[in-house]
Amino acid sequence: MKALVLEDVSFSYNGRSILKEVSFDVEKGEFLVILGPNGAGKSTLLRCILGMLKCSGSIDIMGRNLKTLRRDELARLISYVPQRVEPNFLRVFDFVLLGRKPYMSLRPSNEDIKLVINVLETVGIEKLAERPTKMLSGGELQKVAIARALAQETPILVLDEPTNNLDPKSQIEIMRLLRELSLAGKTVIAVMHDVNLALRFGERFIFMKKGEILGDYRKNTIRKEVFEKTFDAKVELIETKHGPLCYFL
Ligand SMILES: Nc1ncnc2c1ncn2[C@@H]1O[C@H](COP(=O)(O)OP(=O)(O)OP(=O)(O)O)[C@@H](O)[C@H]1O
Repeated sequence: MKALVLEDVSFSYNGRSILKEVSFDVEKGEFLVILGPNGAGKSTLLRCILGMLKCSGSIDIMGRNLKTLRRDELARLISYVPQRVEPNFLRVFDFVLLGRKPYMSLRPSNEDIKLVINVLETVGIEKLAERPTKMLSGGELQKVAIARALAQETPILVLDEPTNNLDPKSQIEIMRLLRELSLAGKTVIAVMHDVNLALRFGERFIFMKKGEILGDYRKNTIRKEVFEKTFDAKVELIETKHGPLCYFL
């Protein structure tokens, strides 16, 4: 069974076509990065996969058709880290605990509490546990959002620009974590703008432009032409021991 299957997914905003018959599938445990210029439709595609926008075509998630899934069922299959997370008065621990909502009755169980402690440690933010989310830096808040998604314990994790707001060391930590999660069997799908961070840690790359897929590559098959076509720029691709490095000229 595939983690995700999209067939002819199309979406329009007020008659303006944003996604045009997008089809691809994702294996379990894959680390897929979606690349493309501003306005290509990347976030819209994620929102369709998450059932937040009603598109035409079909989307299967872990073998179930999206249209047949109840909200709570979907929340146990797919978790989401949005581009921007609104901080609030909740302390980090309780904010992350919200990720357990699809499993909780009225109050959290000891298992829920243990899991949250674990997740905070995995993401390296256990020291922030008592801090209100309103009192965090952008990067800290991003890590908290990732922790909340991990607490949701879903087979698929979707992230919209997960390294935004993070300093270089935190960027590497998060990307390493995402890679480890995918190696452990979680399907990770991330929209990213930092091409080189994506190339270093991602495994498969889908290039999007004007609502269409221009290319779908594994790391070792990637060519500079697809970057040039996608981003309308001259590019030099350099092989390094960490994989290809892309210079925009
Ligand atoms: N609520 C909306 N109503 C109308 N048009 C929208 C809406 N949201 C997005 N769009 C348009 O849809 C197109 C695709 O937007 P989307 O956010 O999916 O692109 P993106 O590839 O994620 O871009 P970015 O890299 O800038 O985040 C854009 O032209 C955008 O202006």
